[in-house]
Amino acid sequence: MINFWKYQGAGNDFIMIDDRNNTFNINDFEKVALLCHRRFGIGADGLILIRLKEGYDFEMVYFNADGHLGSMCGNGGRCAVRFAHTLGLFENKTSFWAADGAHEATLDDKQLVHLLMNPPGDIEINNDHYFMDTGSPHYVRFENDLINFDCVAEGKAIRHNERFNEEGTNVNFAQVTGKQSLDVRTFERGVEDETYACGTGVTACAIAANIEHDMQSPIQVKVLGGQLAVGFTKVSDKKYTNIILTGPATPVFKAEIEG
Ligand SMILES: N[C@H](CCC[C@H](N)C(=O)O)C(=O)O
Repeated sequence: MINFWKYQGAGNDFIMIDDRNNTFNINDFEKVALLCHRRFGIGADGLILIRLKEGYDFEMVYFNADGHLGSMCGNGGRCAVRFAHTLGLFENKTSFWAADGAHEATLDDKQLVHLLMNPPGDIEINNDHYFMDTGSPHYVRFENDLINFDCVAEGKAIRHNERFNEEGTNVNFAQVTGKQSLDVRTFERGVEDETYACGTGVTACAIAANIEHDMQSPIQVKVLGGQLAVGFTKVSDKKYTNIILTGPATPVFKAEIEG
């Protein structure tokens, strides 16, 4: 039996497993894909294992819904922090390990998690889009009519373009809605569909909005599944630090499944 929790952060949903005894086989991608399947399994955009890691409160091991190990996941990171808190792994402030290295996070009394993201390396600026790695690779394009936009069709067309990583890219479409606000829709690789939110994606969009529109921190971002915020400090041209993704992380249910 596998004991698991289901969590969601702005509608990006995850199966969370306490794997501090390292029993889960991380190479069994068929099993992970089945657990994440919305008809044959539990259903989720991804699966996260909480493991122990020397020098940190815990390690977050993140898989995409297709069963393969993913890169960093911002919404999943916040959910992992809240789950690790319920496991008693830290009190108010944590430092944990993820696919893109170390992260810090705090919980506040409004049930929000503030997650420190790693700065993107090179930010590519092109005619009509941006490309950067905020822990996961993200394409960002600004649009004017996001509500009526076909995110899946447009996302699919860009997702595998080989000028990005061999493994392709996540694809974000952003619309400016105010002085410090954006709407964002994301087509996620590894899920191969539009998700309700993508934390590393909105982080990339906020940075792109600072470059393209001089939008100042903190930026409020509305996504299909709720509201996120991205704070940052600009160090110099295309260089950012102190990038903080803030948003909810909510337990949905706890159960067990054969496996
Ligand atoms: N949903 C995630 C991003 C997952 C990235 C994943 N799809 C990949 O590229 O491996 C987030 O909240 O940041």
